[in-house]
Amino acid sequence: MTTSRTRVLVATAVPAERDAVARALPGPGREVRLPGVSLHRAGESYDLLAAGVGPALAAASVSAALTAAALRGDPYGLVVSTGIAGGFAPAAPVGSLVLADEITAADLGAETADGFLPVTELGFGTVTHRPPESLVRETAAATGALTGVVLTVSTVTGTAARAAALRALHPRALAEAMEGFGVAEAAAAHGVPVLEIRAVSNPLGPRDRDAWRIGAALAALTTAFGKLTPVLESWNPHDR
Ligand SMILES: O=C(O)c1cccc(C(=O)CC[C@H]2O[C@@H](n3cnc4c(=O)[nH]cnc43)[C@H](O)[C@@H]2O)c1
Repeated sequence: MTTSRTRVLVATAVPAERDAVARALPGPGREVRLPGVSLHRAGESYDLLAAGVGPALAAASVSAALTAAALRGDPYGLVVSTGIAGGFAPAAPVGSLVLADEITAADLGAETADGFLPVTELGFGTVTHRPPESLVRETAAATGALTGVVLTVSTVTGTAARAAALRALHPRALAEAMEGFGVAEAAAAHGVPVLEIRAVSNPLGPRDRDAWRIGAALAALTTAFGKLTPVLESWNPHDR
């Protein structure tokens, strides 16, 4: 019997998040330049990509990397969206890890007099992607991450009222970030499963940039990937 390694594409927003993941992986890594994106290759299995801030740029960057790998005949078996996030208090405190069992676009739709309508209710597309259940289960067990909905927004929440409105619309939401849904859309277009795991750097509510604990969140991300890589390497993609 032959076993084939799963190649994993890890997408962060910014280089500082990418480097936090790289610190958990073996070797110095090397840069691989592709049309439109540059990858940090760590070992045989991991390509790390600082894909940019926001769902559109993240989707475009991840799509470029997925297409290049497919054309090379060495496609990825999994895409991981990761980085820091804002957490809904008290469910996801600063310093905690959150893992998405649903990756949901929180503001993709239409505002109406009766409230927000997701694009699906307008007859278009999708607003939620679901990572493989077995991978979510195994990742939560290995990392201790809180599991729930992780929202993707284009505008960072900056008031208590907006945080409350989002939680009212998405009662299982633990956190928000700005790339997961874009990464998941790109992965889905290529038929590749997706995972989203994040470290909470700030509480969601009134904007207070000084309260962001970015260093602690990046350290938590490194620790999480140290525990996550054995799971990714033993996970069977056919066991959804
Ligand atoms: O300034 C730095 O040193 C630094 C280091 C690492 C990351 C950053 C970012 O600003 C990352 C932006 C990225 O983080 C996500 N994020 C974090 N908190 C929130 C939030 O409350 N609401 C939405 N997104 C959040 C998001 O994915 C951004 O792309 C800076």
